[in-house]
Amino acid sequence: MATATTPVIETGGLGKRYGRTTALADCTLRVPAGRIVGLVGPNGAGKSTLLGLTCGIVAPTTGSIEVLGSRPGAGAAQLAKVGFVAQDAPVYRGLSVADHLRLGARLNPRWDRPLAERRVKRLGLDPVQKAGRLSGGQRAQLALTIAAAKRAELLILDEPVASLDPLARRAFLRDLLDFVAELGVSVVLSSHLLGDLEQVCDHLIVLAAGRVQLAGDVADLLAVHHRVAGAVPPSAERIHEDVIRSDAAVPGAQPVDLEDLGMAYMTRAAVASIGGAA
Ligand SMILES: Nc1ncnc2c1ncn2[C@@H]1O[C@H](COP(=O)(O)OP(=O)(O)OP(=O)(O)O)[C@@H](O)[C@H]1O
Repeated sequence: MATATTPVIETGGLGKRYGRTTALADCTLRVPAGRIVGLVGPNGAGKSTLLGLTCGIVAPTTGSIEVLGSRPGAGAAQLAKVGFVAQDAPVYRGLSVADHLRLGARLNPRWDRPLAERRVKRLGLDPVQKAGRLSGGQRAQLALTIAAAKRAELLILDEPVASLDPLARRAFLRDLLDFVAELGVSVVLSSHLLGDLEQVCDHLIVLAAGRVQLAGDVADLLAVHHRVAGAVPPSAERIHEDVIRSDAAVPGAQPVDLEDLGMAYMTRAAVASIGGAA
C-alpha cells in the first residue's frame, strides 16, 4: 500500500523501443511525493513516451516502473489515482462544458462535482458553450479541471502550455500552482522549454535522446551546479561551456539559473549525439 513516503514515480532501467527506434533507454528515476515535476527535453527526447509509461498507456520494453506504489494502469483503483491530460488538451468539440462535467461524473468514481463546478465558474467558462468553440487556453483549463476533479493523486500534463500565448501560459501556470496547493496533488508537466516551467517546478527531469540527463529536486541541483570563468577544478565536472557540477564549494564560482542548467545538459547531449553519429 502507498504511504506518504512512497515515491510518486520509481523506475529502474526502464526502456521503450518502437521497432528499431529507442524512445527511452536505461531510465532510473525516483520522484518523491508532493512535487511539481518539470519534464523537459527537445523534440523526440522521449517525454511523451515516459508520460505514457507512467499512465500505463505505453508498455515498457525493458525495466520496471511503479506509480504510487503500483504498476501503471493496473486496475480501476490505480487508474483513478492518475489524471492525464494529453498534448493539445483533447476535449470533445461537439460537447458543451457542462456535458464534459457530466461525462466526468459518470466515468470517475471519486468525481468531485463541487470542485469542477467551482473551477468552471471561477474561470468564467460558459457551461453551455461547445468545447470546440473555446480558446486554446480555455480548452487547456477545461481539460485540467476534468483531470483534477477525478481527485487523482498524480496529475500528468503533457505540454499543457505549448499552444498558449505568453499571457495565457502565465495565467495557466499560476492557476495550476494555487490549485495544486489546494488539492495537495503531485504533478508532472512536460515542455520543450524549461523557461515555461521554472517558475512552478520544484523537481526537474531533463531528457534528451531518450535518456535522463539530469534529475532531482531543483534546490539540490542548483546547489551543486555553478558557473566558472576560468579553469574547472579537478574535482568538478564540466557540463557545457562554463557550467560545472561540483559538490564542493568552488571559489569565485557564480550561481547558475535553472533554465541555463537545463540548456547545458540538453546541449551536452546534442553535442554527444552529433559526435556519436559522426
Ligand atoms: N508510436 C510510436 N511509433 C514509433 N515511434 C514512436 C512512437 N511514439 C514515439 N516514437 C518515437 O520515439 C521517440 C520519442 O518520442 P516522444 O514522442 O516520446 O518524444 P517527445 O519528447 O514527447 O517529443 P515531442 O516534444 O516532439 O512531442 C521519437 O523518435 C519518436 O519518433
